[in-house]
Amino acid sequence: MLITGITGQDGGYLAERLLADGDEVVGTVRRADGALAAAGLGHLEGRVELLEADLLDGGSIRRAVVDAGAEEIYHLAAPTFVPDSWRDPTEVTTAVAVGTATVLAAAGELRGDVRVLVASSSEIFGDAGVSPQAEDAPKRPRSPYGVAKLAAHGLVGTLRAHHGRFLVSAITFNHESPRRPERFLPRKVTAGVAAIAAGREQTLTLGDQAAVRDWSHARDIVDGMVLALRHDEPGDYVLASGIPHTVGDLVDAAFAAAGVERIVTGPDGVPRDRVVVDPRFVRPPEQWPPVGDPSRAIETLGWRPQVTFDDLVAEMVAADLERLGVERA
Ligand SMILES: C[C@H]1O[C@H](OP(=O)(O)OP(=O)(O)OC[C@H]2O[C@@H](n3cnc4c(=O)[nH]c(N)nc43)[C@H](O)[C@@H]2O)[C@@H](O)[C@@H](O)C1=O
Repeated sequence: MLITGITGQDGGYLAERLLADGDEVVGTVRRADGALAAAGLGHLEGRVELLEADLLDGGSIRRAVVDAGAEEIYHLAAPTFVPDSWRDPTEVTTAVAVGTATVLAAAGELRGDVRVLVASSSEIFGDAGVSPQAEDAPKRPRSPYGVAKLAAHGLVGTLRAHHGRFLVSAITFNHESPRRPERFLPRKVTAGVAAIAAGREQTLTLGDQAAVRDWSHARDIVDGMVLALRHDEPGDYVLASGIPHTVGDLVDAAFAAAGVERIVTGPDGVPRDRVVVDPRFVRPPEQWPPVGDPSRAIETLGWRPQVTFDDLVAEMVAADLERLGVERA
C-alpha cells in the first residue's frame, strides 16, 4: 500500500492501521533522512519503506507511484493550513489539484486495477446553502484551499465515471489528535491550556470562538478511509461525526480536562478570562457551518466513529500535560 504524506497526522495513523492488518506500507516524504523520527513516528522506522516525492515536482510523484507499484494508494499529501492558501494560491493549486491529477494519471498508467483514495475536505462546501452537508450538497468553496480540494474531488469523480476505475474521494471534516501541529485550533488550545496548567503561560490567544466545526479523532477518519477503499464499489464519502461544536465549546472542554479554571479573579478582585481574542486569528464567519452528514459512510461502509468529542479533547490535553510533565490532579 502506498501512502503519500506518510509523516502527516493521518499518514502516521494510517500506516499503523495498515501494518496492524499485516500490509506492506510504502510512504512518500519530501526528504527521507530522519523524516519519521522528526514526525514523532520513530516507532515506524524499519517497518515502512520511504520514497522521496514532492507535490510540486510531478516527476517525483510519478516515480514514487510507479516504484511503489501498490494495489492501494492513499493520497494524503497536501498543504493543510487553510489561511496559508490565501498567501500562495498557485502553490496550493499545484500541490493539491495538479498533484492529485498526477497521482491519478500515474496510477492509471501503472495498472488498471489500482485503487486510489484521495483525501478531500469539508472546505469544498463553503457557502453550500445547507448544513449539515452530505456528499451531494452544493459545493461553493470560500478559500483557494477549498477550490483546489474541489478540483481534486472533481477529478476523482470524473476519472471514475470515464474510465470505470476504483477511485474514492474521502470528504473529511476536521479531525484531530495529539499529533496535530499546534497552529490548528484544537492542538493550539490543548497545548495552550496545558502550558497554563504548568504555570508557563497565563493566557491563551485565539480568534473567533463562535465558529462551528465538526471534530473527529484522526484515527477514526483513517479507519473510514480504509473501509471506503476496500468496499465493493468506489464512491465518495463524507467522514465526519455529524456533531457541531463551537470553538468556545472546545476551549471549555480543554480547561475542564486539564482541571484548570478558565475564569480567574485578578488581584483587583475582577474576574478575568484567560482566553484573549486577537483579531489576527479571526476569520470571516461561515454562514453555513462545516458540519458533515456521514449517513452514507455509516450505512454503506458500516463506519462508526469511536471517539467522542470530550474523549478526543481529553486525550489531547492529557498528552500535552504529559509532555510538560504536569500531573493531572
Ligand atoms: C476540514 C479542514 O479542517 C482544517 O481546517 P480549519 O477548519 O481551518 O482548521 P483550524 O483548526 O485551523 O480552525 C478551526 C476553526 O477555529 C477557528 N479559530 C479560532 N481561533 C483560532 C486560532 O487561534 N487558530 C486557528 N488555527 N483557528 C482558530 C478558525 O477560524 C476555524 O473556524 C484543516 O485540517 C484543513 O486542512 C481541512 O481540510
